[in-house]
Amino acid sequence: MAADREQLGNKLFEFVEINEEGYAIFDARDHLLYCNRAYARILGFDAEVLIGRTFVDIISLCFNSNKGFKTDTDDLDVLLARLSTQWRSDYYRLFEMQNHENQWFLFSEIKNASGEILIQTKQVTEQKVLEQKLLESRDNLRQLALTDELTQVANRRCFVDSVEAELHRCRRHNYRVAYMILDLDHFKRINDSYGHQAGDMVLQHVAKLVKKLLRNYDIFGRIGGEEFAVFLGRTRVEEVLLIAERIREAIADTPLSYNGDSIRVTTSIGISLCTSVAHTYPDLYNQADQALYQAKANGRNMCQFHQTEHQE
Ligand SMILES: Nc1nc2c(ncn2[C@@H]2O[C@H](COP(=O)(O)OP(=O)(O)OP(=O)(O)O)[C@@H](O)[C@H]2O)c(=O)[nH]1
Repeated sequence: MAADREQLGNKLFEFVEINEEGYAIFDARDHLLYCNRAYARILGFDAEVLIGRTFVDIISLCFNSNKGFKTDTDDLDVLLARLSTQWRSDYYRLFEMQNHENQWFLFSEIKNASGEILIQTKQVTEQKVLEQKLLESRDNLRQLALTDELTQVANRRCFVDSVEAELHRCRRHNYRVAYMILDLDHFKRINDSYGHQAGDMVLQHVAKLVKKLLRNYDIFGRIGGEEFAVFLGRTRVEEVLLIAERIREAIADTPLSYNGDSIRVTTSIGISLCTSVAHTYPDLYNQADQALYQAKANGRNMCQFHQTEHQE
């Protein structure tokens, strides 16, 4: 029976030696007792170089020779401190690592009653690449669902969600907020005179112009056919007027070159400026829309505040 066990042990060892997956054993004082060739190869060294060294030694050797596993820190002490909280933290651990050859490995770490540790690795590069592709396509889909296809700015749904969230934040500080609706003037004439494709290009052109004039934290989106909207959190009347006027002027003064023609377009801007505490998204929209109606009635190509709110 004893002989059988020994034979079996030898057989097992032979298989471990030639296995493509890595095997390593650390003693209770963290010295590497044994590793097969596959394990050593994953770390970028020969087994003879690694056997006998401590866990910390091996990590340091790999780190200093830019071999072994990738890490997000360039400070060895930070890395060792981090690993010391994980290493031996449980009887059984599973984790994934990527080496400098861009191969991914699933590690299992098993601790026995004497404190010895067996490490096994399994190559999971293919699964990992697939997983990353899936995550990328999920992000792309999410992005597509939030972006207006024609102008590549936020679509209505994304815009409204972002404004609702920002409005909620502004309410906590009782900030004044501004909401503007930009509606292109006589846009139908552009489609009628130059064709729908030209109209599309004008919309793209306008979106680009407006985007350039806004700050990163302003919220901008296309909320309808030829209608865009801007939300400014924590703002003052002079600032809103300045931004709105800049947008109006930029659009009026920057024609689009199209097939040898120069297409000019203007925009009317309706503005709601009010306290975030007392107003909801529909309030802001309705006030800006009423102001827009006045701007159109008063001759277009102008910025118009919602009357009552301006005096608030
Ligand atoms: N090219 C193009 N045209 C669009 C798009 N969405 C809406 N439109 C057009 O925009 C025009 C809007 O026309 P109206 O609502 O009558 O307004 P307007 O001609 O801009 O006139 P005012 O707003 O009163 O100044 C319509 O002709 C729509 O077909 C789009 O994605 N592309």
